[in-house]
Amino acid sequence: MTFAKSPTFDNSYARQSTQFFSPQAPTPVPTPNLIRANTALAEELGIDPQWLISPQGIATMAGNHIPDGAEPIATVYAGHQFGGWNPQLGDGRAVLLGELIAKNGIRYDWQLKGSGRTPYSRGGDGKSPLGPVLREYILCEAMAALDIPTTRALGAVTSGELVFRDQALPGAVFSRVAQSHIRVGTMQYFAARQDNEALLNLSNYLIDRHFSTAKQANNPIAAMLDEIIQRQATLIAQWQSVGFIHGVMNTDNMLLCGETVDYGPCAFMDSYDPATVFSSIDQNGRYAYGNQPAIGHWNLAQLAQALLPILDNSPDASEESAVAIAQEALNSFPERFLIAYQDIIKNKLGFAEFTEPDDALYQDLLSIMEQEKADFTLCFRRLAELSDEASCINNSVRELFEFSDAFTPWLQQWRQRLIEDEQTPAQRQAIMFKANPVFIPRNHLVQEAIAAAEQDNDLSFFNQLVDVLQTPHTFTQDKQRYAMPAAPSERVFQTFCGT
Ligand SMILES: Nc1ncnc2c1ncn2[C@@H]1O[C@H](COP(=O)(O)OP(=O)(O)OP(=O)(O)O)[C@@H](O)[C@H]1O
Ligand SMILES: [Mg+2]
Repeated sequence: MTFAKSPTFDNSYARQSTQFFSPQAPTPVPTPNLIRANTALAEELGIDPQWLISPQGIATMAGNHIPDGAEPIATVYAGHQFGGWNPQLGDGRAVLLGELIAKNGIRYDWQLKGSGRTPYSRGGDGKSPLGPVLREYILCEAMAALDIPTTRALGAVTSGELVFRDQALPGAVFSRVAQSHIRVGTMQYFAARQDNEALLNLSNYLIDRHFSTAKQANNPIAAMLDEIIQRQATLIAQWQSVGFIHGVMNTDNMLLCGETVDYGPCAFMDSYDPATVFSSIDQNGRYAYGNQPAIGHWNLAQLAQALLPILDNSPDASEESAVAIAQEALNSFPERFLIAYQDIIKNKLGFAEFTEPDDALYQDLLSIMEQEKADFTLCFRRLAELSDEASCINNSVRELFEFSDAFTPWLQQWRQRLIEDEQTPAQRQAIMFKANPVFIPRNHLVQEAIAAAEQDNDLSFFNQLVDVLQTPHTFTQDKQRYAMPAAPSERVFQTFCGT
């Protein structure tokens, strides 16, 4: 008989200066029960999937067992929240259990979220209700399937205890995996304390862990800033391209490794409207869909500001020279975003190249979509079908979405543009399908999964939804329900951050 083997940890962050974190064990919970385990991800991480679903694996995900080699810590950070500065934050309801080296050689954090109070909990209880845990699981795995850099779900468990918000809710603990959880706000924390040594140590740690190319540069920290800007520009372009609205782009929710994190009040846009906001706490629309690139830029400016004291490593460095380096890097963001975005848009529209007049064509499409309140996802998907209609006759979304007459002149222009394009219809459609997913985690489906779990203890819809979202580009008629926009009675207008 072979026994499932517990994972091997190697905790590089816990070996850094104790200024970066507080040792903190998770708080055990009464009766953990497995919600779902991501055995495919476990394999990639070198975790024995049998161990993950064993009583010991489940107890680990609940915070009731600390495997050998794990060194749980809560990390410190600060951040701008809705533009306002908060000098003291940190993992208030999470602990970093430890780090694993995956089969691809990359180091990953395994964090428990909702695992009890820490020194950074402020007034909070350190817990998470079941709903937000399910939401984070669904959303981050959907993003991974869309090939968008993201933190991942390794698993989730119910805790067997109630969490008190405006009502008593079942509690849960989420096992999150990230290339690291170091945030813009982590750097800001040390900058605000004028601790240049900590800033330097943290930067060197980041360069070693995530930015091997920057390490070779003459000025590795400036090169790191540049690479962070590039990753965020690409990431936000990807968000925009699928209608993802993060909802709480505070600087403490922006990871320096470039993965999407904190799926609190996030949502995917249904009908196209750049002013779309879902988050109940985003009263002024600061984090609306259309504002995300500008907010990303603003957050990166806060990062550059934090790095100023260590940004110029030349012998004649001065405040002015550091500002000049920061400014140059920051000024590149809009252009980098645009390049990344147009690179995706050309695929969404089916063009081999994005040429200058394509921008006006694309803007026209968005205007008609806005005016027609067209479903963002299905509109692009149907366009992909039209690029080679005969090929998808049996598995078409046309019963769910068809272009109204208002689109006719635009479609003519688009077809005209395709004549100049050298791709074959089959090539083009394959690329368009990949850029225009049919299944996104629609809000009403996410809510339905949460309601069934909360009210009837029924996880079947949650599990089906997670499964369907793993292949977001392949439509079959039997999955229609998952592709459909909400009926008027099902529409979700607000999401809550679920703290
Ligand atoms: N119930 C809670 N108890 C204690 N601290 C909390 C609680 N909810 C949120 N916090 C803390 O408040 C801050 C802002 O919360 P936010 O919703 O951005 O993060 P989060 O969803 O808890 O965590 P993450 O960003 O790691 O996904 C974080 O520092 C978080 O740890
Ligand atoms: Mg957060």
